Amino acid sequence: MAYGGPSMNPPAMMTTGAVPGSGNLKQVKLERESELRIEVSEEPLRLRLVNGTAEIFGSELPPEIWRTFPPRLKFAVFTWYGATIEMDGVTETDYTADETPMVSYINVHAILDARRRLAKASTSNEPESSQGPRVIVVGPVDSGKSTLTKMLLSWAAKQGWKPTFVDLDVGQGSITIPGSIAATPIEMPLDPVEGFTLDMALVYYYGHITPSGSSSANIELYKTLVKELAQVLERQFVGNPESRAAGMVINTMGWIEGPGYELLLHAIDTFNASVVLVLGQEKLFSRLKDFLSRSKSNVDVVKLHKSGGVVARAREFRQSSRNSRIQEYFYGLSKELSPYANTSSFSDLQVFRIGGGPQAPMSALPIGSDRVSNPLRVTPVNIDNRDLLHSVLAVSYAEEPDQIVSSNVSGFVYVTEVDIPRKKITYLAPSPGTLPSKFLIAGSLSWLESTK
Ligand SMILES: Nc1ncnc2c1ncn2[C@@H]1O[C@H](COP(=O)(O)OP(=O)(O)OP(=O)(O)O)[C@@H](O)[C@H]1O
Repeated sequence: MAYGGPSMNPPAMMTTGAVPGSGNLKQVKLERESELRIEVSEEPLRLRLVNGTAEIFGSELPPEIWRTFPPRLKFAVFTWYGATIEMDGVTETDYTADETPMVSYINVHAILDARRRLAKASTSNEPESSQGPRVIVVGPVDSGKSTLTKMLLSWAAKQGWKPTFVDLDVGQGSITIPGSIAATPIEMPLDPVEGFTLDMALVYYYGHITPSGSSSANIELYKTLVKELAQVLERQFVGNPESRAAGMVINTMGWIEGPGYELLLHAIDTFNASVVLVLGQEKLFSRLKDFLSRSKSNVDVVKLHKSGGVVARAREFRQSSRNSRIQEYFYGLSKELSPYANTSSFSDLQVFRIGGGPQAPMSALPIGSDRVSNPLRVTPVNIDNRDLLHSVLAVSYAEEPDQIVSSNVSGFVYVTEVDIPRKKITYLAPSPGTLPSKFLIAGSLSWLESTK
């Protein structure tokens, strides 16, 4: 059982008709195969389906029930057959669009669905034939990868499949917090507002928000964690024909040049992807198609249009979304939960960092020692100073320090105080009591609670 965040108990976000509104009611009639694109302002927005049928990123809206959408959320309400939507509140933007790539997306879903059925019906002993589609979604930043991933998962879950969602995007951390990669089975269409249930999630902590480009980033570690995650899923599939047939949908980072491209190839190879969906970039599509047709004949590379509704997000917005994800982990979506403040003696915990090598100049090192840093080296961190203040640390499942790189994590803590004279460290944790392990992993991820 994972030591997950409070989003394990999502708040009741649904409210019925009799809730006082803002006085800004607006009805929008949507024709078939069109969508209402909304950017929520700084104030929450209430919305309901008045008639017809509609969905938000693959998850159907229940009729007549008001839902509250948090500030700054960007989403679309799409209808296949026509609908009337009612909004209550002032939006940043809202407009209707009848040109969307949704038909091509649902066609992809239909093909995946057929493959899942074939895999389920397979009586062959060949592991290949009982394996459902392994889909990886790739494309530049802000091309709609996460959104397409959500739709494919929700449509599959609606039909009773339990596909595995794999999130390799350390910048966003949609399953848990940024800096981690994770996988979780999807049993129900995804709620457009609430987070994922964490109790089934398999999480690895990388500790940084990019695999390269910053002084702390560590490509080798990222690749190692991707491999560990893939291997564990592979083992789980062996004993679980249902999830094997449902397959997986993998979301990736928007980094597609240079080492970013190599990491995409690495992920395709490591997860044995059978379908690569390329969103919004011709060049990436031809590059992958050429390469994969030569090296892996059984991979389908499919080009898909980016939706005109995808909103490009500025750097500051991404930073503030990351902070919100961390806050949500500890405090819940609408600050309805209180994390537990625990205090431990320095001697009860051991904090490690992964990567890095000798910092001293070559001349100061013993003869024969290696100047090159070891990206997978696990080094103890001295707690006896205030360096860890405001850090987010992962609680490792490792039983020994040398297992830290290959172990998944049970959850996260946030360091709120380091008391050097008393040798005590105080941290917030999502659950009370002692931590499931005394081994904690530090990265470069920190959070200033005041930014919430
Ligand atoms: N059709 C749409 N209408 C309105 N908003 C949309 C639509 N599609 C996507 N969005 C919004 O646009 C933003 C970017 O989309 P998304 O997160 O899917 O892109 P991405 O390619 O995964 O981004 P990143 O590169 O950061 O991983 C999100 O806030 C998403 O909710």
